[in-house]
Amino acid sequence: MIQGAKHVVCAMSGGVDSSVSALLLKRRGFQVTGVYMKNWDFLDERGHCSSERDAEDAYKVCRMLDIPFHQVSYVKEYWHDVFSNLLKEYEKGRTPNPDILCNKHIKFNHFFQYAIRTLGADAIATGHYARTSQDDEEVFRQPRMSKSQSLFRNRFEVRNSVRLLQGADHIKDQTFFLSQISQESLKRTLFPLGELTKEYVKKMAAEAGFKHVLQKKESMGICFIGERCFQKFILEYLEPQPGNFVSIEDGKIMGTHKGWFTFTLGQRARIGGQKDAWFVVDKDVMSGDVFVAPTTNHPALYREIMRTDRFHWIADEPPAELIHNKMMECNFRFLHQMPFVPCNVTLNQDGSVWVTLTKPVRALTPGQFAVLYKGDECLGSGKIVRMGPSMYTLQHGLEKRKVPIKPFAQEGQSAEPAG
Ligand SMILES: Nc1ncnc2c1ncn2[C@@H]1O[C@H](COP(=O)(O)OP(=O)(O)OP(=O)(O)O)[C@@H](O)[C@H]1O
Repeated sequence: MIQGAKHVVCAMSGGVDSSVSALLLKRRGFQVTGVYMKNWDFLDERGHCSSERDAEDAYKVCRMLDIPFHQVSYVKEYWHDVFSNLLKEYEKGRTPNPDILCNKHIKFNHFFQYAIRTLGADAIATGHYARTSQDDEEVFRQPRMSKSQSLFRNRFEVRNSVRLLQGADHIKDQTFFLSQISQESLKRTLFPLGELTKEYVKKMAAEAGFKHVLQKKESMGICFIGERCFQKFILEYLEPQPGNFVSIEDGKIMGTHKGWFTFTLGQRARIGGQKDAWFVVDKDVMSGDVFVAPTTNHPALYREIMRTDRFHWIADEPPAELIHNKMMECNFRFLHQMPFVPCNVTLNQDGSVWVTLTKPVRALTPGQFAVLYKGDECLGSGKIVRMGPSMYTLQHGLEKRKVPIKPFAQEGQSAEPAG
């Protein structure tokens, strides 16, 4: 360790990305500590506790790098801040995104506080593919300031916020999942992989002899579900709420289901006795009805307007352009890696926003996050809580008034969680 070197605590999952992050930090001359977080106390689909193996893999890398290793448990915090929230959202008929909430509450809050306060770190690091607007040295010069409490900053306050930028490898970019993290934590975060491609990172891992992490499968989907069937998993936590599948076109009952929360919009619904594929287009939590349509690109799945809850701006406050003009053009996505869709955003008094897309998108889903970008900057996100009418509803209304309708582009995506 170099005398007087800055202390960086690296979140290490036992995977390739965080292992190479720790390696790079060490090479840059930082005093590095590796920390493994246990967030979920459960056996996987094969009855193994995968977190034990991951912790061991992280420990092995720390030993190879000759850096201290700690393990912390956030099982309780994850349950309260992420999982119980997720169950409530499903009960409301929404499809939540636990990965975004895990970053917000666990990694960039509990872990961040532990690293800075308990381990006395100067900064934290993760293996996310993302960048910020400050270089390494600036991270350590950041003054400690508390978050401003009001919606808009006092005009005499110095504006010096750090921006969250997409990773140079746009295919791997993970800013979508970081769109709810606090400015306070971002100011003290290093993303050592921000400028690198996944291929290059794997090559570095091989050169460093991290064979045991390279052999692992990439984590897919929601960490605590693993490869289990989502419907079976969620029914272990929520009481079944039987209801009907109802055709959106003629109101005909097509079959029954065990609960609206086992489906997400855009998903193919397996309806007993039906040979053809049907797709979930809407839900009514009051009646328990799940509305279905006979084609994957049915207009009932396409919408272009949504409202969020109070929007989380990474910079702590809305962009000046939005405050001054009351409207701002930028890019939108609600799924990781979906192509950007240009949009117009307006700000409401309560801090929520309306997002109007320049073209309708398939399977916009309440509970998912509307993430906004300007160039390669991730501005932040807000949870989708209301949606405008579907193209199907609009077509019906316009047909009744005999007004010609615009055609719309068709794409095939749906929110991940209830896959
Ligand atoms: N259980 C964990 N303990 C400590 N840090 C973690 C843990 N899970 C994730 N992280 C941190 O969050 C980063 C992103 O995790 P995520 O699982 O989304 O991506 P990943 O590409 O699979 O990363 P990795 O290859 O490091 O596992 C990791 O690189 C690591 O820094």
